[in-house]
Amino acid sequence: MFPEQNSGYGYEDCKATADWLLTQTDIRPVVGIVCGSGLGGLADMLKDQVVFNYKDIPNFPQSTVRGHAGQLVFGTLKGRPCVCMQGRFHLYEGYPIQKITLPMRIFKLLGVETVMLTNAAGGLNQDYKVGDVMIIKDHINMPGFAGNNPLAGPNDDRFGVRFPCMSDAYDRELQQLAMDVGQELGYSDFLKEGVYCVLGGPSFETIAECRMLHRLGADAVGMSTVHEVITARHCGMRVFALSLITNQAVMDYESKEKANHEEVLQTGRQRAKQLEQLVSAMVTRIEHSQNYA
Ligand SMILES: O=P(O)(O)O[C@H]1O[C@H](CO)[C@@H](O)[C@H]1O
Ligand SMILES: Nc1nc2[nH]cnc2c(=O)[nH]1
Repeated sequence: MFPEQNSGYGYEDCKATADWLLTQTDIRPVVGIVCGSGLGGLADMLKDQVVFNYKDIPNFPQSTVRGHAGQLVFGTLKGRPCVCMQGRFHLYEGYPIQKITLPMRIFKLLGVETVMLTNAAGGLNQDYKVGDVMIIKDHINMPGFAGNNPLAGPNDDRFGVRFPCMSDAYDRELQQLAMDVGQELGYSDFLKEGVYCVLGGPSFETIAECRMLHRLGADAVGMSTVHEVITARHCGMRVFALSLITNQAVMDYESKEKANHEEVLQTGRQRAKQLEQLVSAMVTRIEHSQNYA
C-alpha cells in the first residue's frame, strides 16, 4: 500500500523529472495551474508555450479521461511564468494515490509558489445553479477517512512535516482576491464560496449519498483536487481552488435528472471564457518572491 523507495514517486524520482523538464525549457514557473474536466482551455491562455505530452515526461502518469488532454504546458501569462496541467489524474483511473499527486511535488521542485486548481463538480447546495463558480474555502476528504491519504506511508522531510495542518489549506487572501477580481469582471452573480467533498468515483452519487453529503456540510461533490491540495500544502505551496458547478446533484426521488460526463464537459465549454478571465486576472495580481510587473 505504501510507496517503497524507488517506487517511481519518491523525492529522487520527482527531482529527476523536475530537473529533466528544466533542461527542456527556460521558463521557470512560479504559478502552477491544474485544469479540471473540460477546462483544458485554460492552458491556451499561456504565451510562448513549450508543450510536453505526458507520455514523454519521465515518471509521469498518462491521462485516461475524456476532457483531460494529457499535456504539461509551460508559458507566460501576462509576463508571469506558469506551468499548466492540461489533464489531471484521479483515484478511479487506478493509479496509486501518490502517483495522482506526483505533479504537485514536481511543481514544487520546478519553483512553483502558488497552485491554482480547477475542477468540475456537482452542486449539493440548493442555492447553486449549473454554471456557478464555487471558490473552495474548505474540503471534506472522504477517502481520507478510510486511510486513503496521499501522505500515508513514510514521510520525506525534504517535502514537509509528518502531520501538516489543513485548517489553512485554502489561502484566504487568494479567496478574497478571487472575489474582488470576480466582482470587477462582473461575475458576482455566479461566484460562490463553499466546501468541496471528494469521493473516489467513478460512479456518480446515489440520491441518499447526495443528501448525506449535503447534511454533512458539503456544497459540491467531485472526484479530484483534495489529494493535490494536501500534497501541495505539505510541501509549502499556496493553494487556490475553484469548482465549476457543471450539474446539480440529484437529491429528489421525483427528479428525472441523471448525472453524466457529457453534461460536465458541456458546462465546462460554456463557462470556459469567464474562467480564463478570472484565473488570468488573478495570476497578474498574486505576489511572488520575484517581481514580474
Ligand atoms: O475533478 P475533475 O478532474 O474536474 O473531473 C470531474 O469530472 C469527472 C466526472 O464527470 C470526474 O473526474 C470529476 O472529478
Ligand atoms: N462525484 C461527482 N463528480 C462530479 N464531477 C462533475 N459533476 C460531478 C458530480 O455530480 N459528482
